[in-house]
Amino acid sequence: MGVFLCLSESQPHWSEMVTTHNLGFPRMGLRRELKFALEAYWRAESDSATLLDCARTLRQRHWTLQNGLDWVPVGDFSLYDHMLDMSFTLGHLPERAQGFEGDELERYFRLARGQGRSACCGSAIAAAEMTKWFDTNYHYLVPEFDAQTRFELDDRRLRQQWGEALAQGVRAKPVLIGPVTYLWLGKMRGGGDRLHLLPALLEVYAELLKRLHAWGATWVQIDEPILVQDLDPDWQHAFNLAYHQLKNTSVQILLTSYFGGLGENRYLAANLPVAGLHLDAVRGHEDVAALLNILPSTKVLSLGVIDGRNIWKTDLEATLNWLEPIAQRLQERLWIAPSCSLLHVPLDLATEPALDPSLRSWLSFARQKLHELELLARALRLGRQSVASELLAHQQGLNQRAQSPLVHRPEVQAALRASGALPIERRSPYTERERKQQAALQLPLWPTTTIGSFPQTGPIRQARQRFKSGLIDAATYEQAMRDEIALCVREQETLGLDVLVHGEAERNDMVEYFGEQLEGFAFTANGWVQSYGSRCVKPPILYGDVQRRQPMTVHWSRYAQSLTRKPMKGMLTGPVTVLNWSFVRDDQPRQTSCRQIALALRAEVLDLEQAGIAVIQIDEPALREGLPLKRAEQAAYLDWAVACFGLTANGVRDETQIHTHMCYAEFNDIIEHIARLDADVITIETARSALDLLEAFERYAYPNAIGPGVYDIHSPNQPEVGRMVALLSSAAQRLPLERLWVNPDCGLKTRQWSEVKPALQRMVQAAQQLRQTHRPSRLQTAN
Ligand SMILES: Nc1nc2c(c(=O)[nH]1)N[C@@H](CNc1ccc(C(=O)N[C@@H](CCC(=O)N[C@@H](CCC(=O)N[C@@H](CCC(=O)O)C(=O)O)C(=O)O)C(=O)O)cc1)CN2
Ligand code: MET
Ligand SMILES: [Zn+2]
Repeated sequence: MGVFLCLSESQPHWSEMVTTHNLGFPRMGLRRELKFALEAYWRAESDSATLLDCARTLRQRHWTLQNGLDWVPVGDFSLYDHMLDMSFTLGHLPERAQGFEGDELERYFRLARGQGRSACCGSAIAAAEMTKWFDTNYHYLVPEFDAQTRFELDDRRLRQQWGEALAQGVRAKPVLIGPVTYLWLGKMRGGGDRLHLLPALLEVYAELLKRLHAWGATWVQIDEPILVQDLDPDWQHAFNLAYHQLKNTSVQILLTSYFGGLGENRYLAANLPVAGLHLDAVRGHEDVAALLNILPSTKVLSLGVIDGRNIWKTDLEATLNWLEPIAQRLQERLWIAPSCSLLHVPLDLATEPALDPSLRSWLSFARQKLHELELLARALRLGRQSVASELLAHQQGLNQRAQSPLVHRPEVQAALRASGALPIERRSPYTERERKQQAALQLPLWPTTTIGSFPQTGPIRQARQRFKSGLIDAATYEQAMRDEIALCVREQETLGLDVLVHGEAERNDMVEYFGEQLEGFAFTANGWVQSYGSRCVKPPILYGDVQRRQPMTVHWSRYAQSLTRKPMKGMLTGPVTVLNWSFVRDDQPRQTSCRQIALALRAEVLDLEQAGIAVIQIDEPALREGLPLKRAEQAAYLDWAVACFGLTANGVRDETQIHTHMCYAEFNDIIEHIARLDADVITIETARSALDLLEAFERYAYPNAIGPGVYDIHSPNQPEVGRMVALLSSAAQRLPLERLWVNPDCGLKTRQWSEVKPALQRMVQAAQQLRQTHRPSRLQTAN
C-alpha cells in the first residue's frame, strides 16, 4: 500500500482523465415491472400507453442509477429483444410480418411471438426464430435475409429514447448492434451469401450515424461481439469495408467487443478507422498487453475490467495493480467499463437480505458493479488513498472467501478423485439396448411424448410462494403439488400420449430447483436475469463443493408412476446445463465444478432406476451454449461436457431408456458430440428451424432415436396437424422412421392448459396419421 501512496502523492494528477461508462443495463426492473407490464398487455388487460409508460419509467430509473458514470448507454433498453429492435431500426422485417392491422407495437410483438395481444389484429404468423446470444442464456430473434432483402432506416425508437435521455440530462451514448455482427447473426433463406447485403446495410447505418450526430451524440457504441470469434477472410474484409464507410459520419465510434479476447482479430480491430475500441479485459485479459503495443496512439482504449457475466466481487486491488501502469501510459485515452452489458447479471444485491452474510460479502450485482467501477475510477484519478477505507472493506470479504469452509469440502474432493474409476459409457451398444427397451416398454411406432413441464399455472406458483413465505406448511404444499401431478397424468392419459411425464409442477425452474437442493449452491430471492422476452430466470450461485444431501426427485417420480401403467419419464437437468445456467465458481476450472454436479446427479439417476423408473430424461439444453466461442477451445470443452453427461447418465442397465433434450441453439455443428452422449432418445427443438437440423442429423447418420420438436411452444399459436405430419414425413425421408418420436419442441410450462390440450390433441392426431401412412418397409411387406 505504502508504495502506491508514494506514487500517487508524487503524481497526484497522472490519470485524472480516466473515463467511466457502461455498455448496457438490465431492463426488467427491480421487481420485474417490465415482465408484468408486457404480460398484462399481451393478455389485453392493459393498453399500449400503460406498457410504454412502464418502459419509459424504467429507462428513466435505470439512467438515474447509472448517473455516476461519464457515459450512460441509451438504446440498450428493449421491450423484447435488442436484435429485434435493430431489425426494426433497419427497416428489415420478413415479408410475413409486413402487412398487418394494428399499431407498430402489434407488429413488433407479432414477429417476436407469432401474435400480438390476444384476440387482436389479424391472424397469427410464424414467430421469428429464437436462438442463443453467443454463450449466454439470453435469446435473440434471428434476422431473416433473402436475395430481395431491403433496408430502410426507421429511427423512431432511438429518437424517442435519445429525447428522453436528453430531457433527463443524461450523458448519453447511443448503443447499436454493428452491421457486421447483425449480418453474421442473421440467416439467409434460399441460399446466397448475406455479405452481399452489406453495402445496402451500410447506407442505412451511415444515415443513422449522421442523424445521431445531428441530434448531438458525440460517442456511439457499436457492438461487434463477433470480433471475439474466428473470422474467415471474407468477414474480416467486411469489417474493413464497413468501418471505412462509416468513418465519415462525424460521430466518434466506440467499437465494442465482448465475451472474449480479440485473439487473431486483434490487428484487424486495432486498425479499423474508429475513435475507440472496447475490449473484454476479464475474458480477454491476456490480450490487453499485446493490444497496447499495436493500438494507434490516437485511439481510446476501453477496458472491460468488471465481469459482466458473473456475480463475484471484483478484486479491486489486483485490478488496480494491473490498471495503474496502463492508466499512466494511456492517460485520458483510457476508459473503464464492465466487460459486457450488465443484462446478464441481476440488478441489485440489496434485494437479497436473506443470503448468508459471508456469501453476500463475496458478491456484486449490477448496481454494485457500477459502484466498483466508480471506486476504480476514483483510485485512478486521485490515488488509492482517496478510497482507502472503501477498498479495505471491499477486499475483506474476498480474502475470507479463499479460506472458507463453506467452499471447500474434503469429502467431495475425495469422491471426485475416486470417480475416475466409474464407467461413463453404456454397457451395450445402442442396437442391443433398443431391442431390450422395446421389449420392456412396448411402444407403438411414432411414439408420442412431451418434454417434461406442463403449465406452471397461477395456483401452482401461488402455492409455492405461500409455502416459501410460511403461509402454508410443507405437507399442504406437498399435497397441492401431488394433486397437480395427478391432474397432469390424467390429462395425458386422456390425450393418449405414450410416454408420460409428471409435469414439473414442483419446480420453480429446471436449474434453480436442483440448485436449491444441492449443497454448494445458494439461491437468491430476486436475482432475476432476462432469458427471452418477458421470461426471466434466477441462476443459482455455485460457490462451493457440490454434494447431494438426499434423493431430489425420486418420490415425485415414484408417485407419478403409481398413477399410470404407461411409462413415466424421470426428469433431471443434466450437469452441463446446471453448470452453464448457474453463476459458477471462478476459483476452480468449470470442468471440475461440472464433474461434481455430475457425480451428484449420477446418484439420482441410479436411485430413479432403483425406484422402477424405466425412462429417464436428462435435459442438456445448454450443452451447446457453453461451447467456447473460439474454435481452438471447443474440443476440450466438448470432451469434458460429454464425459460429465456420461458420468451422470450411463451407469444404468441396458433396459433403462435414457432421453436427453436440447433446444434453442445451433446444434448442426456439434452433432457428432451429441451422438457421443449416446442417449437412447434425443428430443430436440426443430420447429423454428426444421430442415437445417434434420439435414445435419442425416448427414451425420445420427445413430440413435430422435424426436424432432414438431411445434413451437414459445408461441401461443395452435400447431396444424398437416404441418406436423409434413415435418415428420420429411424427417422420415432422412432418418429411419423406427427411430422417430413425436413431441413438442420444448417444455410446456409457459403455456396455458387451454393452449396445451388442443395442441397436444393435434400432435397425437398427427402421430396417428403417420402410423397409417408411414410404416417401416419390412412391416409393409409383411402386410
Ligand atoms: N434456467 C433456465 N434457463 C432457460 C430455460 C429454463 O427453463 N430455465 N429455458 C429456456 C428459456 N426459457 C424459459 C422459459 C420460461 C421461463 C420462465 O417461465 N420463467 C419464469 C420464472 C420461473 C420461476 O422461477 N418461477 C417461480 C415463481 C416466481 C414468481 O414469479 N412468483 C411470483 C408470485 C407467483 C405468481 O403469482 O406468479 C412473485 O414472486 O411475484 C416459481 O415457480 O416459484 C418467469 O419469467 O415468470 C424462463 C425461461 C432457456 N433457458
Ligand atoms: N424438462 C424441461 C421442461 O420441459 C426442459 C426444458 S429445456 C429449456 O421444461
Ligand atoms: Zn427445451
